[in-house]
Amino acid sequence: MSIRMEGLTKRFSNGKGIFDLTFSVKKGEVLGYLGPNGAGKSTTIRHLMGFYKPDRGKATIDGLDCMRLSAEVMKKVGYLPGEISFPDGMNGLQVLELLGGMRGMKGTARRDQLIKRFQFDVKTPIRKMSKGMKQKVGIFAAFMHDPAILILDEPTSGLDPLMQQVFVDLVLEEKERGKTVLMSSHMFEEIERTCDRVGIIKDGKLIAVEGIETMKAAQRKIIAVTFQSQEDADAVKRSGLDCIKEEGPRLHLAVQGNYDQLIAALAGREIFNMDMESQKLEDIFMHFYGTKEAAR
Ligand SMILES: Nc1ncnc2c1ncn2[C@@H]1O[C@H](COP(=O)(O)OP(=O)(O)OP(=O)(O)O)[C@@H](O)[C@H]1O
Repeated sequence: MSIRMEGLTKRFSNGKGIFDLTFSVKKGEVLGYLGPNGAGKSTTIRHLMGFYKPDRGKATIDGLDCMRLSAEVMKKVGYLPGEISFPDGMNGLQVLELLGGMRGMKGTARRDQLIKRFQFDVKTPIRKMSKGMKQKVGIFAAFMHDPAILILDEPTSGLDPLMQQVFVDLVLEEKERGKTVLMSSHMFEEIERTCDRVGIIKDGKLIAVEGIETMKAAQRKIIAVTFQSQEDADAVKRSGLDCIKEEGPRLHLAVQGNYDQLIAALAGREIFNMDMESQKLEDIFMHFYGTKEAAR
């Protein structure tokens, strides 16, 4: 059970879209699909679900054309849309029963187990649900029929950190069970914890498909150091470290892997304060693109 795209192209009338996408997700693999807002992630996913007809190229799931054989394809897939809307007059359980019925789903044990795991009160009316609660219903709908393929568009948006963890564990279990997962996300942490590879899309074009280890190696730490004196800050700035921002005696230094140079530069200086943070996903992309493009 694999997902494949070959030269998948769709140009909207405004010139935006996706262009010549070729990549695949193997059975038992979790692929993170990353890119800035408007890059084309949801458009790609909608092609996989057979909602859009490509101008050129094709998308297949388990060898079946996603457009021409969408009904067949849907049977194999669990789909979590980026924007979920449920009928307003129902509660969570009624929605799940409706969707289960449409799928001809037999048995509710798995569904009920998911509901318990995500600590969810399914009797809540949809109109009273928060974004995170609706997201949970979407997750149950995608996973409850135990599909071989999972296509998830920003699955943890709206979930609190505890529930994000529950979701990460669920995806890891599904991977273990040989499921094939394509997951779009803005959150590096969940990508890092679940994905084998990442595909990066920008302006509708695939920029890279890389192993997660390669991405991690590109992640830098930002160390913000406030010195007692401007002289010390200036001296450290001249030491050859990558200073990405300065605010008087406070320097933001980017370090990748090797801390020796940083420690040597800071030794003997009077330091007032020091904070360390991991580089943001967006920044990692930019750094990643930058080094890739520079290497060309
Ligand atoms: N039906 C449509 N008609 C015209 N333009 C569209 C249509 N659907 C999407 N677009 C445009 O195509 C581009 C890609 O949109 P898409 O929703 O796929 O991005 P995305 O990567 O999922 O973004 P986000 O992270 O913000 O959800 C955007 O510029 C969007 O405005």
